[in-house]
Amino acid sequence: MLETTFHDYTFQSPLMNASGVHCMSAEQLDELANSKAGTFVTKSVTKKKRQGNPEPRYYETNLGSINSMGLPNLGFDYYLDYLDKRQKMTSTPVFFSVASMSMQDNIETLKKLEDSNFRGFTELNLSCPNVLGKPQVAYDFDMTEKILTEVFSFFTKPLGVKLPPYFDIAHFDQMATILNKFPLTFVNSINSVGNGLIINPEKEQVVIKPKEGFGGIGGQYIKPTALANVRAFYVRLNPSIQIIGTGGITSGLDAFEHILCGASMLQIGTQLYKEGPKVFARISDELTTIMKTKGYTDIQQFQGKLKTLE
Ligand SMILES: O=C(O)c1[nH]c(=O)[nH]c(=O)c1I
Repeated sequence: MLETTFHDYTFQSPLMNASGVHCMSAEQLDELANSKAGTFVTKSVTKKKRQGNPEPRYYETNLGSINSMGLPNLGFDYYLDYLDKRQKMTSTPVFFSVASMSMQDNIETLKKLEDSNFRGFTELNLSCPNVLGKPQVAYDFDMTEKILTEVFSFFTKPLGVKLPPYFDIAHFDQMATILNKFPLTFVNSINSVGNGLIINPEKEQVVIKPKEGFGGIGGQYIKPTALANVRAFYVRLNPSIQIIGTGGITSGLDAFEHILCGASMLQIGTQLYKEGPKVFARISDELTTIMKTKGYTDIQQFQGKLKTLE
């Protein structure tokens, strides 16, 4: 019922975590692997372990979340070792998220991944909004094209990019033109909406410590922007480049909407943070019920089939 074919593999469910949520440690990744999620993605890794930004650096409201984690992670080798062990146990491919502190780090990490026996999907994060002094790479079109040219000069494993939200049709056009030049397996839209601000009016204060309270926004706040980005890239990209829909998925209905816009896989961040891994069973059940009510027996029957008003 919920099977989805992604590149050369058919996952039992399109649901997975969004990088950064419940995926820092081996224990957390094991919990995802033992949940109803179809697969998982690691926290974005850097060459060396990083502490990240000072706390509090994450805060929830009933409509979503704000975070300025600052790319904390246990370092590339930790995750490669974990995935090495896991690959010996199961054949379900997983996602390895690679962030960059610099172009050089990027290339070095990807070269190690290419030479390793990792056989899952690589998610190149071009959209971290919270590393001080670092602009989001994917808002620099020339830099994005430069990085992808370099990456695909040596990387042969299935790779996709994690993009920030765009808000201008011209930017969808420009970005899709660049992405269509490369043998990408997928595009993941969207990352958090960068540099929002959530305030505590009683205390007349911001709610997170880093960056004077500025951070990436997730949850219900961002679903309309996420759906637009999923749809915009779905209609512009070569059909060989599949879309992962991320942003604002809190229910089976939200999941249904992302698939209608063209998503093949669905990542859940804020709602997973709030609810824990049991969120995957709930959303799977809700999505299955919606499909049955509408007479669909599999995802492909309505995937990308969003209608416009004639
Ligand atoms: O602050 C983070 O660690 C972070 N936070 C986000 O919301 N998206 C990202 O890609 C990252 I690397």
